[in-house]
Amino acid sequence: MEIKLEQEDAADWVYRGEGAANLVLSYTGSSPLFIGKVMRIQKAARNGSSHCMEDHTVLTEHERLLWKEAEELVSSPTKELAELHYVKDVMSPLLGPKHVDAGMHVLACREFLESVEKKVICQRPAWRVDAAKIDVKCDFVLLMTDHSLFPSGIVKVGPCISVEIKPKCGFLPFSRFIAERNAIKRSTTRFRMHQVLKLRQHEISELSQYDPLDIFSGSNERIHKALNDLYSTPQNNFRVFLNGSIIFGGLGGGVDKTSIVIEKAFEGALKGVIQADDGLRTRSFIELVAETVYNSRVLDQLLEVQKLDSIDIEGAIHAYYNIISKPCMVCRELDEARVPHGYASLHSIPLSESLKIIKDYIIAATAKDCSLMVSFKPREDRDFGSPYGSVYLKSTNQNFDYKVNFIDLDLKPLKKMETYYEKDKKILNSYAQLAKTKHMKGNTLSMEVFETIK
Ligand SMILES: O=P(O)(O)O[C@@H]1[C@@H](OP(=O)(O)O)[C@H](OP(=O)(O)O)[C@H](O)[C@H](OP(=O)(O)O)[C@H]1OP(=O)(O)O
Ligand SMILES: Nc1ncnc2c1ncn2[C@@H]1O[C@H](COP(=O)(O)OP(=O)(O)OP(=O)(O)O)[C@@H](O)[C@H]1O
Ligand SMILES: [Zn+2]
Repeated sequence: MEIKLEQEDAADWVYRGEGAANLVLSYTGSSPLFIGKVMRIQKAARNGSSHCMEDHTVLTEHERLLWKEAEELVSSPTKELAELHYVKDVMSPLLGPKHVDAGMHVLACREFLESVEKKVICQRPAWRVDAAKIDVKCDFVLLMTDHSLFPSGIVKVGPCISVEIKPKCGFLPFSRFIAERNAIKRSTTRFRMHQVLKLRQHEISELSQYDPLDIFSGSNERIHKALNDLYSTPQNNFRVFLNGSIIFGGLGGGVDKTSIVIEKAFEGALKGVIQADDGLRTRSFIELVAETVYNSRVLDQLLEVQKLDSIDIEGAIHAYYNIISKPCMVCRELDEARVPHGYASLHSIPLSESLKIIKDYIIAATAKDCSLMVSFKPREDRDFGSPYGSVYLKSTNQNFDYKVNFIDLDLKPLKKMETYYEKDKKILNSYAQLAKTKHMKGNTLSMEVFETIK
């Protein structure tokens, strides 16, 4: 029997969080169909553009060409099914199926979506409310495993603590197509340069101390540093949930800096999970997460997928114009400005090569934007044959089961290639302006300059 969510079902769903494109709810009711699930609902931008295609158009002609090897994706009758197949058939094999749940679609009536919209509005960050609302024209929602919990079965499960990390791009581009004037890209991560633009645009009030290169480094020490930095300046890159409720970080948005009040509250919330004295629990918890990231090596796989972006947007954009069979705007601009460049060769490669470049670029874009959920529960002595990984926390002499899942593996539209190119320029320009102001120590901005650019 097909399930359809009706207006009265809205009472059982509560706000869990949101990103730019989706709003996520968790289940509080008693139906076995939904226990342990979250619901992901597409949003529509208030300025008219919609993440949920109004006409539910499937892929564009060029996208069908791009994904032709993924047969089910290309032959999907709806955009929603295409998205599902993208996660299942493209991303999951690359990241490891045990870490990926594509979810399933469930029908939802308009009244259900309208009730949810009303119910959650006061919990949503104001800037997210201004930007977008639930797309009530969508007639479905995505039901997924709630990765902040462990499946409960018959035996009652103890406390579950889970960490959400949005690690962003973890490597420095090495492409020969990066223009000399943009050489800074080879030594400073996009994340760190983007911070400056975000600060200028008042999207953040404080620069993050986090550097993605640390968490992806494979070095125990640097992973610890990354976790400490994420803890100090979490933004939208770090959150912690206890039994599915947030205990650290911002729901639907971010927290720029961890205050003493937040620290105290978090230390208190960890009681009952981390068996350490007052004042020592946070440190032990960070140790637990860092050890798990280090031992599981799960980020190695993610990094490999991110590195499918091998020629950088400065190279890939030319392949994009080859695919859409339009004159290359980038080459035209450079030619008009009489800037010598070596991009002509990219316009004489076979179409198959252009398709491969763009396909890989888009897969990498998903991998650079996804998040990781790492969940822990204290390990029972009798847990033989547990399906989970196991980690020992030395400072408290505790054993934990852990599982790792990737979330937000959305397919980026092909037409976003132009946006990627423009954003890259914008990030570089804003960073370059600062570099000129002599406030750089090596590649790092001095603290005083943070104040001046706010
Ligand atoms: O370009 P970026 O790196 O700012 O990434 C965008 C994210 O920004 P942030 O992680 O805060 O820097 C942005 O996240 P926020 O809205 O800032 O939380 C989205 O994830 C966006 O993806 P989409 O438009 O929803 O498909 C992301 O866009 P994509 O570049 O992944 O398409
Ligand atoms: N399967 C899940 N289990 C538990 N929590 C989840 C799950 N999926 C999403 N969430 C929570 O909901 C939030 C928003 O979800 P998600 O990142 O998928 O939204 P989005 O709009 O696609 O994000 P983005 O801005 O990156 O495009 C996440 O940050 C996470 O806290
Ligand atoms: Zn070109």
